[in-house]
Amino acid sequence: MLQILDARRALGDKVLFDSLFLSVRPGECAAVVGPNGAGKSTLLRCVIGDEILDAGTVRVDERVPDDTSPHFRSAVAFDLGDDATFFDLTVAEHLRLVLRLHRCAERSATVDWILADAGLAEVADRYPHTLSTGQRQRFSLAVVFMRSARLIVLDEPEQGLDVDGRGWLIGKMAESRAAILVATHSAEIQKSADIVVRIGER
Ligand SMILES: Nc1ncnc2c1ncn2[C@@H]1O[C@H](COP(=O)(O)OP(=O)(O)OP(=O)(O)O)[C@@H](O)[C@H]1O
Repeated sequence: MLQILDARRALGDKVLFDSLFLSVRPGECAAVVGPNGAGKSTLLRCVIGDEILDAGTVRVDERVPDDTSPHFRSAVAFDLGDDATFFDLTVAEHLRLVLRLHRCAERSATVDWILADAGLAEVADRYPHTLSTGQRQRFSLAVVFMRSARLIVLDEPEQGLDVDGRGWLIGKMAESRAAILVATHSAEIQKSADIVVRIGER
């Protein structure tokens, strides 16, 4: 589903990654790990078509990432921490909107189910900007997992989550049929991944 072939990205003299190969099939999870500033988020941005490699190729469903392509946008769900929400829509209304606009996974066919699953039932009628950090993170992740995306890209999804939230996240990743690429500092997520890619480590 996701293929990265001989990828290289440098910033000036600093090589973030080079000769990087990765293949992630549906139902598999690849964790990208490494120290702060190593280039994990940069790699993720190259995968979602937000940034371009200096060398090598990324293929999603055999195609070059193109964030202007309807096929690419429906195939890929990502949360890179950008937190884009409508100021005047509640949590439940956001979920209803996504349910209408995207083909969504069978089990998450109702807003009530998604809210309960994500532990957000109590804040269904609140606006996203009024949520706590962890609640916002659960909300962002719920929006990603409710879709039937073929590729899921997550940047440090563990941020702000409590123990239950991290357990919920790992469960969602494990049951997903998508290929998952996740940049993380969490040992739990790294442990649960099928593939671990290390960048910036000697
Ligand atoms: N907009 C930018 N302009 C210039 N340099 C940038 C920009 N964004 C990131 N960088 C630099 O690119 C390098 C890689 O950053 P990146 O965010 O990919 O690292 P990371 O591995 O995700 O780090 P962290 O674990 O801290 O999130 C860092 O040296 C960073 O300072």
